[in-house]
Amino acid sequence: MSTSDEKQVGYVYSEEYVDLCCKMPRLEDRARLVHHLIQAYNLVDKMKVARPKPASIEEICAFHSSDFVNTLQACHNFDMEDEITSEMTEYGLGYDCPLFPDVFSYASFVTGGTITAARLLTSRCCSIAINWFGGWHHAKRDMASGFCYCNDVVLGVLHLKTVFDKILYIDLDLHHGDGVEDAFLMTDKVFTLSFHKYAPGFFPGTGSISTIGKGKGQYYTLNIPLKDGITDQKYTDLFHEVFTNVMQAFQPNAVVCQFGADGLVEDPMRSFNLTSLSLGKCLSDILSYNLPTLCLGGGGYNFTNTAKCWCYLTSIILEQKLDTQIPEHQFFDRYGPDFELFLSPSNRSDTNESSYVKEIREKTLG
Ligand SMILES: CN(c1ccc(C(=O)NO)cc1)S(=O)(=O)c1ccc(-c2ccccn2)s1
Ligand SMILES: [Zn+2]
Repeated sequence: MSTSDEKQVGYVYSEEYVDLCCKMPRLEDRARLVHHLIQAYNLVDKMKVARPKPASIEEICAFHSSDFVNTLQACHNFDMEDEITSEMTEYGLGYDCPLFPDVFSYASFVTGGTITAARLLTSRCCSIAINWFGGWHHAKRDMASGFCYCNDVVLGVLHLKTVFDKILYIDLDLHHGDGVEDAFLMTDKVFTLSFHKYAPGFFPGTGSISTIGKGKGQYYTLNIPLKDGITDQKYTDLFHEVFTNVMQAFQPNAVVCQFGADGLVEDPMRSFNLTSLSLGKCLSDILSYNLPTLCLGGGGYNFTNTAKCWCYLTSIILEQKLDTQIPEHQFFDRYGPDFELFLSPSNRSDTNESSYVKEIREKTLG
């Protein structure tokens, strides 16, 4: 394999895939904005584009129960007027995870997208693979949750484990990556590291610093619970310290990172005060180890800011400098009034007092 292949970056995309991702009611046209901004910055041509196939039932059942998958599949013609049955709610479908006519195609395609990306790494075709429309970290074996129908992250990690011995999973979404943590809580082959908001009544309510794994998996789960208002500097300093310690102790053979953008300033979740620069610095830290790396999306409900963020992360992966002005393209008008690629933090207060961060450091770094 030539060295150029080793640096090859895989990008999971097809027009059909983006169209399907835009059918999820809470995500409207986010996927279209993300892809078209990456395209507008001429980054797509610098990557190996991989068209995803929907994951098969068999592939999805490598993690999910067949009862759950059959119920989800049976919702494929669900119409907005249809009644939500008790069986649907039993599997988390209908409220936190709205039902819509193409829900099963959506869930199986997103899952197929992450498996396709993982295959680019296991086949050694690429060293970095991107599926910005995956990262649905809340779904459990038999429960949809938090806009997550199938847990594409778990299924991607399971595929990577067929080739790579030890996998580090990093979750940078605003929300705790509970579904992935649960799936690998008892194994020492997958280390799950999650930075997230942890507050009374905030979804999903898990992710305490005291959750460290169980059985053979004890000490292979690490949670960094944070409070509202955290800034780039504090977040990236903490990430760098914790991440380098985990890399030294665990020495993974591959890395999966979920870059949920709902911790960014101006996100409707109104929690953290991060800009794209913080996720960018975390990504640069990760890439500095030159390990096979799978990059996934996740939350992010200010769609233009999410597009700006993931486009910026794509440029870091490709080592391309971007113009700070959004280029003219089909969705240019959505980026007004400033048409700036980079975000500015707000002046909201940071409730992560120094004493709290010191306590987190002492409890996690020893
Ligand atoms: C179902 N819930 C979620 C949704 C998404 C996430 C998430 O992004 N996880 O990473 C978590 C919980 S929830 O009850 O907290 C919400 C319902 C609607 C939400 C919302 C938030 C912003 C914009 C539109 N909708 S959050
Ligand atoms: Zn989230």
